[in-house]
Formats: sequence, structure tokens, C-alpha cells
Amino acid sequence: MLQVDFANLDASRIGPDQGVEWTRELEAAAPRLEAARDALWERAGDPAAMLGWVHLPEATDVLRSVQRFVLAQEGVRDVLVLGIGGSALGAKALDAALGGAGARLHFVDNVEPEPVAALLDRLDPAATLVNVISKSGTTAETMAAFLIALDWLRRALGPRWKDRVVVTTDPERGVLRPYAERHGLASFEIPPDVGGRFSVFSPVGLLPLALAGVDVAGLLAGARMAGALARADAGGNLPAQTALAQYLAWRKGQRISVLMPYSSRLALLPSWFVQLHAESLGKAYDRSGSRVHVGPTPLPAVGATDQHAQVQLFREGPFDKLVVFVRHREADRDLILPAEEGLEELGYLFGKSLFQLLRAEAAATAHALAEARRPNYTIVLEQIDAYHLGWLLQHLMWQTAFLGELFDVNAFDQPGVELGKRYTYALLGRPGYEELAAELARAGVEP
Ligand SMILES: O=P(O)(O)OC[C@H]1O[C@](O)(CO)[C@@H](O)[C@@H]1O
Repeated sequence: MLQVDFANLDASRIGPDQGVEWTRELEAAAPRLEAARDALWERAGDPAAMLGWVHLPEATDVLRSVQRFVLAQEGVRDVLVLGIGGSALGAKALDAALGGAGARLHFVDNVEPEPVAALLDRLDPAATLVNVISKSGTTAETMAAFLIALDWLRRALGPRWKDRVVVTTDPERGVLRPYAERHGLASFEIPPDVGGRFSVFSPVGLLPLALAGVDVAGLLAGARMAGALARADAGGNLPAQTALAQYLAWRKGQRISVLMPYSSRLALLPSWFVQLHAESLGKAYDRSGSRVHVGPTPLPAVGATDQHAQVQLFREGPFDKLVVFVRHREADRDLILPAEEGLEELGYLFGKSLFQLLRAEAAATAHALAEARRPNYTIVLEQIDAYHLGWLLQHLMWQTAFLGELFDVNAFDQPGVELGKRYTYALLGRPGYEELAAELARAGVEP
């Protein structure tokens, strides 16, 4: 089960200035949410709408081909995953939560030379598979890492380098697809109508996660639950409901959306969520072309760790945050705290378990925020496993799609990141970028 407790949003708990009358607001918004749902499902059939991610959990043929490929990878102990943004963050978050039974994943999602060099020094090329992932097949950071990895493999393996590369990219766009074909490299497709930040349940995430021994079929089964709920009327449509909560918070001036799982295993989940919300909802124009400059600012936090860092700000700082907790009901393992002579002051802990403490801290923090009139809600997972995380990630993707409808923005493009990329090309002397290079020179910008 995945459930959401909205009680700490309610004006009856946190007062009318920060809170909302949740039941009434949900009832009032039901026609709008259901219209958004109908519009999204209708557009899901149109490849130009970039809603192909909606169908990924049903793609059992892709799942089977990923699983077949993984079975054939003899002697692979490590996987070098080259990708950035949506081509890395989902698998990175899920590997941190669920990996460990298979190959070790190493993500190269930055171009700082020292860590890349140190990683390659540690790995044995003969036991490493390089999975280069890029939807566009052109991203400079990923292509640079690929050039380095190719050279590293070739030096060690000679012509056998080809057995150690698998390419995940768009069927048509970019330089990776023709390169894979030219060299007969193994490859997987990112469907053209699936954008990077919505691609975790395509081979972008499924392949590295299956190599890491994660139950990828379980992920997809959970993701299907989120899709089923996204078809429901507003009263049972959890993604529409959390989208509404986020939207109402924005309208009340709570412009920062904190995601705070109470779990170190989920510590990287907020980084994935940050890209999902920031690129999807941070927009200058609405769909009719009016300037709007909208978008909640996503902020990562981790419980209980951040109780000793950010919670001070959340409780006493500006009234500009909505905090979303993620908790789980059951621990896979637990540790009992033994009694210790000389530490009797800690008697309240003796005989309790670490998980009991974690749960108490989560409940206490949510209430402490509510007590200070800080809106928050809690997503409760039965446990941290593939099924529930598949559900949670697809839920958050659906939430984002609903928010796109509520803000009336295109949640599936990211025009704001382009100019920085083009300036980078200009600074590196890429042909075709001479005018931008001249503009940068006039402004005194140097690499
Ligand atoms: O998968 P690609 O095309 O290499 O893109 C990587 C990332 O770069 C962006 O285009 C811009 O940050 C993201 O939307 C995307 O996830």
C-alpha cells in the first residue's frame, strides 16, 4: 500500500493562514482534476505529447529483453553508468535503495576529472560493462565520459571492447545510435515520446537496475498501481490529490516544496524529484504564451539527519515551505537497543528498536511542524521494496503531470537549459556557434 496522510495541511490543525480546508478544497477542485486526468490520458496516445512514460510499466517485452541481456552478462562485476540528469538520477536513487544483489553500479554524472580518473583506476575493464545513456545522444558531459571510457576499454581489451559497451538512446536522434550500429554494439531504445526525467522505467533505469540485481518486474508492478490510481475520480486519485496539495500550497505562498524521506536508503530520491519538478514546472510561459514565471522550488532533505540541520529553518523560518515526508511502516531488519549500566538516563531507549526511534522521530517532526503552523503531509509506504518504490516514483511523475495541468504549463519540455549548453559549445569552439562565441568574448566570459 501507498497512502497519504493530508491531516497536517488542514486549517483546523495549522490555522487558516497557512492551512486549507482540505476536504472542501478537494471537492471544489474535483471537476478541474478530473478534466486534467481526462486531458492527460487522451494526450497519452499522441506521441508529440511526450506522455509515453505513462505506458512504460506495461512494456513487458522491454522488461524481458533487459532481463535476457542481463542473464548473458557473464563476468560483469561493475557497471559504469554514463549519463546525467534524467539519464542517471532515477537509477541512482533506486540503486541506493534497492541495489546490492548484483553488479556494482558506478555513476559518472559529472565531468570533474579527479573522481572519474580515480574510479577508472579502481575498476577492472575486463569485469566492467559500460552503459552509456543519453536520450538526445549529444549531451556534452555524457559524450565526454564516453570518449574517456572507450579509450580506457580499448587500451585494456583491444577489439573485445565491443563486448563491454551497451548503448541506451533514442532510436533516431543523436550520435550514439549510428555509432552503436556502425560497431555492432548492444543497444536499447528510449522511446521518442519519453523525456529523460520521466524515463526511469524505460531501459534508462531498468537496464542498470536489473544488472544491479534489483527486482525490476516489481518496480513496474508498483508503477502500474500509480497509473491505475491516476485513472480514478478525484476522491481516489492520489497523484491528482498530492498535485492539488502542492498547487494550493504554491497559491498560499509556500513556494518551496521539500521532499524528506525518513530513510537513508531513500536519500537520493529527492535529487531525482528535484529534476522532475524543477525542469517540468519551472516555466516562464504558460501554454497560451503569457509570461507566468511559476514553479515550486524543490528542496531535498533526509530524516532523521536533517532534523539536526534544516528542521530549525522549516519550523521557524519563513512561511514559504510545504514539507512532504515519506515514511515506511515495516523495516526489513531492526536492531534492539540494549541496556547499559552507567547510561541509565538513556533508559527510555533501552529495549526499543532503531526503527521505533526512526518512526517516533518522523511522527514527532511532522507534528512539531504542524504545531508551528507549517503545512506538511506524509506519504506512507508499506515497506521499502521494488514494488512500493515503483509505485512512489510513478506517483510522483503523475503528480508532476497533474501539476503541469494546474499551472497550465508544458511539463514535458525544458527550454531554460538550452542557452547554457549553447554557450558551452561556443566556449569550446564548436562549429556553428561563432556568433555566440563573439557575444561571450564581448562580455568577457572565459572558460
Ligand atoms: O539524456 P540526455 O539527452 O543526455 O539529457 C540529459 C539531461 O539533460 C537535460 O536535457 C537538461 O538538463 C535533461 O532534461 C536530461 O535529463
